[in-house]
Amino acid sequence: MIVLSGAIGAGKSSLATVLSEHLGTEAFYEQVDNNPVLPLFYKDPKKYAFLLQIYFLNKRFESIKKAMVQDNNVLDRSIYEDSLFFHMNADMGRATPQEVKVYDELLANMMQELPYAAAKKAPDLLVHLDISYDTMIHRIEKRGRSYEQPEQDPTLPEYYHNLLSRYDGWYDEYDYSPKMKIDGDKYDFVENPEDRKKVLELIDEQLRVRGTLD
Ligand SMILES: Nc1ncnc2c1ncn2[C@@H]1O[C@H](COP(=O)(O)OP(=O)(O)O)[C@@H](O)[C@H]1O
Ligand SMILES: Nc1nc2c(ncn2[C@H]2C[C@H](O)[C@@H](COP(=O)(O)O)O2)c(=O)[nH]1
Repeated sequence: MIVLSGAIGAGKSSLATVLSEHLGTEAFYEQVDNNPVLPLFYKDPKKYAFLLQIYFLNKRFESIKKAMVQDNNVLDRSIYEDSLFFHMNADMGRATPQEVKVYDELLANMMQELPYAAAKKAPDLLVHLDISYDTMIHRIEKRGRSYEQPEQDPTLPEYYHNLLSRYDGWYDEYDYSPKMKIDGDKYDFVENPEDRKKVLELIDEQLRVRGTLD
């Protein structure tokens, strides 16, 4: 299983589609437009941060179990990033220490089950999409989910800045599997065929080194 990571709007879902079509495998997408808790969270983060986290944890675990049955299936966000989101929200006072403890223990407990539930403990490769703040805002606007737009909520720019800065340290410390970084500002793999080809070549190269692509 290949797992994609990156901030909101980094291009994970888009790359999941492109990459799975290229490899002839299946893509597994995060529940967003049909996620009933996400708009509630953006409206009242303090009330819904914990519920949203449990929602994502449950859905993510379900996707991992399905995705891990075949080597190069693609998952559009890692379960480890959910924890980054939740800890950031907790540090902002949107979750209590007790909720953080329950979440951390539940996550650890569920991860211990992975080798039995999915025959593997970790992804074969993490592909991280690295983007700047300007790119992030541009893509969020381009996609147009109303509750993510900075003009809806003046606290969102700071939330997005914090998220991006946490991602830097998160990627450096990530050691659950082999990893690689793609410059998401540089490559437009959505609309530019040359860029798409280059990004796919970079990923193929890593998959060959890891032995999951001939
Ligand atoms: N590399 C890219 N170059 C240009 N546009 C992109 C790129 N990646 C994503 N986009 C566009 O940005 C928006 C967000 O992309 P999406 O794949 O939904 O991001 P994510 O799943 O990481 O939140 C979409 O409108 C998509 O078409
Ligand atoms: N509070 C949290 N929010 C999360 C988490 N995982 C995703 N999200 C939010 C961020 C976006 O608004 C939306 C979808 O993310 P994309 O990056 O796929 O656009 O969901 C989380 O764990 N906690």
